[in-house]
Amino acid sequence: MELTTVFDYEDIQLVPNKCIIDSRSEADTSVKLGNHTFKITVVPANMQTVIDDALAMKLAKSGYFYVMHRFNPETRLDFVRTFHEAGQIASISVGVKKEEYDFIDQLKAADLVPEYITIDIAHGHSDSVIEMIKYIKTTLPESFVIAGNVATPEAVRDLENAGADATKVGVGPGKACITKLKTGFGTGGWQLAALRLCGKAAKKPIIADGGIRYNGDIAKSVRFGATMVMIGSLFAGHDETPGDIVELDGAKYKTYFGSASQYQKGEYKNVEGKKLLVPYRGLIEDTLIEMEQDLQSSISYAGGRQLNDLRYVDYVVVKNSIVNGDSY
Ligand SMILES: NC(=O)C1=CN([C@@H]2O[C@H](COP(=O)(O)OP(=O)(O)OC[C@H]3O[C@@H](n4cnc5c(N)ncnc54)[C@H](OP(=O)(O)O)[C@@H]3O)[C@@H](O)[C@H]2O)C=CC1
Ligand SMILES: Nc1nc2c(ncn2[C@@H]2O[C@H](COP(=O)(O)O)[C@@H](O)[C@H]2O)c(=O)[nH]1
Repeated sequence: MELTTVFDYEDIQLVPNKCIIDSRSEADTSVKLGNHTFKITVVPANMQTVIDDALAMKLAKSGYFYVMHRFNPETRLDFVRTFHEAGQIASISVGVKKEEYDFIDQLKAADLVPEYITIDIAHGHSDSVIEMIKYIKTTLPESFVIAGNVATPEAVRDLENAGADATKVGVGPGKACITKLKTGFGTGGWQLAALRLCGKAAKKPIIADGGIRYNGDIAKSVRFGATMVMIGSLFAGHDETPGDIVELDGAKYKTYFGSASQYQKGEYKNVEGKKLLVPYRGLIEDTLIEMEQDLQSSISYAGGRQLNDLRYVDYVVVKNSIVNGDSY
């Protein structure tokens, strides 16, 4: 595949349509994924510096979608049980190694069926993911399977054909990501264009993953085909996200590291992620409310009433830069 014209979030602006509502509060930001409807089209990344059990419970109880990370594998069975006992949906992540198949078997044996299972590996267009999709859909057919991460329409089609209920698009656009620099591959710098291509091929929902720097990027993601938008760095700096507050020259920060960083892996092997400080942002609830309000404004500029109305707006390319500020 050869692509000639690409763009990213900062290169695009959406074109307003005549407003048809009297107040932004009339705009409906809710989104359906699988059998459940969530308040907004945003999900915190399934990373260890973004989400833990307590935040997952808070999000679930407040009507937000969440995906728990897979880096405390021994607690996942109890996690699902606890959430179901509390009357909440269970949304977990798995990898593709042998022990993950055993884990799926354990869920089945315990009659614990997570509502959502995300297969979370770097290069999701692979036989290992296709096999895991098929295994989960055979063993736990009621679970909604999100598979990723991928970068191409062909990958979206292959994972959908294997049985994935949704695919996650984004290889390398993340703030803590160095995949582009280490391997030369990915959607870093053209994530929005990749989303557009994948969105055209998809018959099932797409989750845009990585590269969101401003709230307006959420609306742009929806315009280009996303049902849900996964965000790491913008969520990592809150009171409820894991880790301590760090003070530096009078300013407050929290630590954010990549899931393929040496801090996550415990060794420097196949490292494709880095650690950085992100500004401390207070309560996550305030950020979620701001995102909802900004999305309501976006819907009003689209001349619509619902999230889906964003999909039909015109857009312009305001510059053509693929520099996205990545550095070691
Ligand atoms: N969205 C993104 O752009 C990226 C996200 N990540 C995140 O980092 C975490 C770790 O990811 P990952 O390393 O995949 O997970 P794992 O370390 O669990 O690897 C999963 C399996 O896939 C194999 N594998 C991984 N990458 C490749 C590859 N390029 N070619 C062939 N086999 C491969 C691994 O074997 P082996 O280790 O022996 O190769 C392992 O068996 C995940 O949470 C992932 O989402 C990482 C990079 C990019
Ligand atoms: N290439 C890598 N990508 C990673 C790593 N850890 C997580 N991620 C991806 O980033 C997004 C979050 O992006 P952000 O721009 O919102 O911060 C996350 O959901 C993963 O897909 C990593 O180590 N390397």
